[in-house]
Amino acid sequence: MNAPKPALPPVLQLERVARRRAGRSAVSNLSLRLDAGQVLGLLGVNGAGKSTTLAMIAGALRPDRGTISLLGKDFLEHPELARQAIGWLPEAAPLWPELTVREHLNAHGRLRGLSGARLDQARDAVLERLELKDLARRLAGVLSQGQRQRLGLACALLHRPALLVLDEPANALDPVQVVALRALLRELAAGGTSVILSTHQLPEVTAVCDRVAILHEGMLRYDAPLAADQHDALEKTFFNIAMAKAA
Ligand SMILES: Nc1ncnc2c1ncn2[C@@H]1O[C@H](COP(=O)(O)OP(=O)(O)OP(=O)(O)O)[C@@H](O)[C@H]1O
Repeated sequence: MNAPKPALPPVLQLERVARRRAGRSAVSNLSLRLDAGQVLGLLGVNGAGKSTTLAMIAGALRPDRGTISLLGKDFLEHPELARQAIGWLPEAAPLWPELTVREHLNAHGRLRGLSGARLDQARDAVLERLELKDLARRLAGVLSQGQRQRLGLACALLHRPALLVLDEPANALDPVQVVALRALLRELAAGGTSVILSTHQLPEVTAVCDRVAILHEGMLRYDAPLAADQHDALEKTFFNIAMAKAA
């Protein structure tokens, strides 16, 4: 009889993570786990702590307390893991106006250790997948908001990270691109990529996520699997949490 395979470590695990900002608690006592191929939607009203949480996961903000591990390794002790294993799209894609779309992708690829034919292949694949081919030689400074968002996504995806961290990824996308983004995220998840995304759009969550977490006043108030037909139930849960008065 074959010995049972050892369980894989979660792609992402947060344990009792806390962070204060401007002297106030922004996130407290947050524990979350994400396995390979899961798509987790992070919901919450303005100021609930979503962006702070995603910035900590992406390594851009250090937690005051708690641990974050990536593929079973403490992420603060192995910061190089973030570069290899995470693709991050912050709330506003950080772009250099004087670089072209293609130059952005080259720069991101090199930062992630890609070069030569591997870089060319990775760059051309995301240009194609995010419908940016015709814009490859355009300066980022003259892109529309939705085009900037697609370039930000392309930069996050380029090195095929194990974990994609997306802060309101559908922002500024037109309805055609929103549908294309949904298909892209489902396709990545089917290939084993894990995704954590924050959004204010409940339909986005029901369309692409298999789990939902709701933050309120920096605390995790809900974390459960989501079936495809649960839009109304999710809306009810969200409003119950969002409208609750602080205890
Ligand atoms: N750069 C900052 N400096 C100081 N405090 C901040 C900063 N960014 C966020 N905060 C504070 O941290 C808390 C959590 O904010 P955060 O941006 O994480 O919430 P959010 O859920 O992403 O909100 P939104 O939906 O409005 O984007 C809020 O009280 C906010 O005022």
